[in-house]
Amino acid sequence: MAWEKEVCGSVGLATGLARLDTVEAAKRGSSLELRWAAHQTAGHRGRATQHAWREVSLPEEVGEERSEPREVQAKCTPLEVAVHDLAHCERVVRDLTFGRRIGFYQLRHNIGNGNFSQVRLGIHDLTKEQVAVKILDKVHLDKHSQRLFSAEVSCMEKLSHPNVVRLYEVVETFRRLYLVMEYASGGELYSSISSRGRMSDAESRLVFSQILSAVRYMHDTNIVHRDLKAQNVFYGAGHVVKVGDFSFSAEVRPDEVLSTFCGSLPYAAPELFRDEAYVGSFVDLWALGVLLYFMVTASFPFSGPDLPKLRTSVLQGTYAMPSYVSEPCQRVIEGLLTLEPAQRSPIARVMASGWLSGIRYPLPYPPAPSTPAHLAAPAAELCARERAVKEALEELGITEEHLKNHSQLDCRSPLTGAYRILLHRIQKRSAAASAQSASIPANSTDSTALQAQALQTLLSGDQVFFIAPTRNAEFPNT
Ligand SMILES: Nc1ncnc2c1ncn2[C@@H]1O[C@H](COP(=O)(O)OP(=O)(O)OP(=O)(O)O)[C@@H](O)[C@H]1O
Repeated sequence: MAWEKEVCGSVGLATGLARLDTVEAAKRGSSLELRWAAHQTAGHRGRATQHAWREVSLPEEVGEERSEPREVQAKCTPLEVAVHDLAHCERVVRDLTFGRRIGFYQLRHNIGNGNFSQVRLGIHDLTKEQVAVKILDKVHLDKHSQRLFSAEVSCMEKLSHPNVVRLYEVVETFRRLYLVMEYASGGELYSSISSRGRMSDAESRLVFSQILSAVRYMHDTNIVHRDLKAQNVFYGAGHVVKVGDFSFSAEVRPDEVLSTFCGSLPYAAPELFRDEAYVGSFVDLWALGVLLYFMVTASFPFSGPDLPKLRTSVLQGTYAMPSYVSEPCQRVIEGLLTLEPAQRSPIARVMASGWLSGIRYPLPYPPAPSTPAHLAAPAAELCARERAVKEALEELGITEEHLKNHSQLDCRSPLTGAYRILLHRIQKRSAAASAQSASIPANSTDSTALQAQALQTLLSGDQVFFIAPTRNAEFPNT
């Protein structure tokens, strides 16, 4: 039965970890029988492992909740408890069976739906971190969508920035793919504008500067988003925003041309409507122009009752500009909504524009390996941040031995999931500490006050790190 296969995928993943801990994986004759095939076949690991868990006989009688005495449990690490529960705890086994859990993540309520996906709130067993879990049914994925999914994962993995949704782990079962990501709890920018109306000049400066910083970082990392829009910008804490949904993103060389039509019609650049090959970063610039226009007017610059009329409107490139939009902001929009792709204002120019003067831009987090493999080295060989992450992993029960013995430490490993969550926490904390000592610009615009407010929020956990505008004027490589 399909649900049996789902169970075996998820349980296999977690008990794969247990194997490393020399925990007896196959529990014959007890509550749950798992057949361990892949590990007897040399060279079959990772995804193959999950396929090897095909034979699952669900128990007639699943063990009692937490069969171990409390004092035994108390001595166990969070990892040992979680692994034990996956095989023995009635509630956990039921949750696996009925889709309320995947690997080390409890799945809670639905937080959104995409065309081919559902996004649910998840809780990570070991760290208790809240995460967003995007669930895709493989049945709906043709070859093209599979390629897009791979690109989404590989692009997200390369990005580590306070204004970009972070990818923690990928879990795969026979039927589904699960993308475990940072949870942005404040909802979409689109919903906020739809319900509250257009943003003030000050607030849009604060929000747009974070989006700019995120997109500049993506482009510097040779990644194009191709679906920038208000629905794909999420609020974290306070005024912090995160660019998410990398389902159309691609890794490109700087001037590489692309040909797949991607994105949403109101944000689509003229070259897309002309069906031409295009440069991804120029398409992103146009979308940023539409997005800023939407933020400050709560409407779209180009519209039409049907596709041909929208197309004509975009190809003409003319739009009405309400007089309440400040002139410096108007100039930024004009620079971005330029018909000729190569003539659009580069992000560096927008960041240095008069409209954004005084803004301190969030910095990407310092580069860090995307998997915990390097933490198997002795502590003396690690930097302070690496030691901190290693210690945090050890507190959860993930030891040097686990890291050494686990040959497949990619994004599909639960060890990598735990590592990325802890690394992200530590990055946020140290960025918060640095920002505490950084001064807020001394110019007295409204947005300075908003920045200060945002900064306060950030200091309580979700952090944005700003750079001085003087450095930004020359567009240094941050
Ligand atoms: N990291 C996240 N944190 C919080 N909510 C999220 C997160 N990612 C997605 N969501 C919510 O889930 C919804 C669905 O997201 P998803 O990326 O699957 O699809 P979509 O962008 O709406 O549609 P599409 O199928 O066109 O990509 C979003 O609109 C958003 O409300």
